Amino acid sequence: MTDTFTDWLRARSEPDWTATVTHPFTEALFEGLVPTGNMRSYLVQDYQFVDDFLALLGSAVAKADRYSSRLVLSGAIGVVTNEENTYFQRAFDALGVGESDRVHPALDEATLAFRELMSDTNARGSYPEVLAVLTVAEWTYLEWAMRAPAAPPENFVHAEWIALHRNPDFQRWVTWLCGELDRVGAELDERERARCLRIFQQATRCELDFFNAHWKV
Ligand SMILES: Cc1ncc(CN)c(N)n1
Repeated sequence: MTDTFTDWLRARSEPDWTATVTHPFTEALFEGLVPTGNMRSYLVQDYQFVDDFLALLGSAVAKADRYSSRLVLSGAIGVVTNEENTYFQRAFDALGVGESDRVHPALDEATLAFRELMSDTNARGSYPEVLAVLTVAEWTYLEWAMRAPAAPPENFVHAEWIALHRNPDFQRWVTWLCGELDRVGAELDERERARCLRIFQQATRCELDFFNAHWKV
């Protein structure tokens, strides 16, 4: 096999993968044309996604098979809890999001499904399975963000959301995640690889549904 494990997982997650990374929500974001109500609902739901995502990063730290991996994963926790959290707070201020929508909004079906996948994987998944969910979440975001034109939209709520997912540190993090999943994937037997694939496909579908939920035309 010449393909890496992650290439294999991604190829078998089509057409949802391409539909996610070329989603009209992202195309509108590049132009600063996501309507305020859609951007608001997307970010409010995404903040809830980030809560379980952070727990899943913690699960990866606990389940990793070596200290050097724990160090990289802990660095990603630092980004989510600092730069990304600060962005959410400033965006919520700009969009007039009140306390209850920041802390316990009513959750969309797409958010609930994604949170369930993350908390199940956290509770019962192996390290490769946890990495599969993290990799989908970060790799799809890098891929759509890399399609953005050089000129950012004016509004910081749009511009910084793109910048958070297309900077060199984020690229290095995603490259590391893919390499890490390739490394541990090489040790898996056929059944374990099939389980990773199912989770990778589910996570890709969750990403697509998440964008769709905020792009009802
Ligand atoms: C739904 C979703 N997926 C991925 C990411 C990138 N961490 C995100 N913020 N939100």
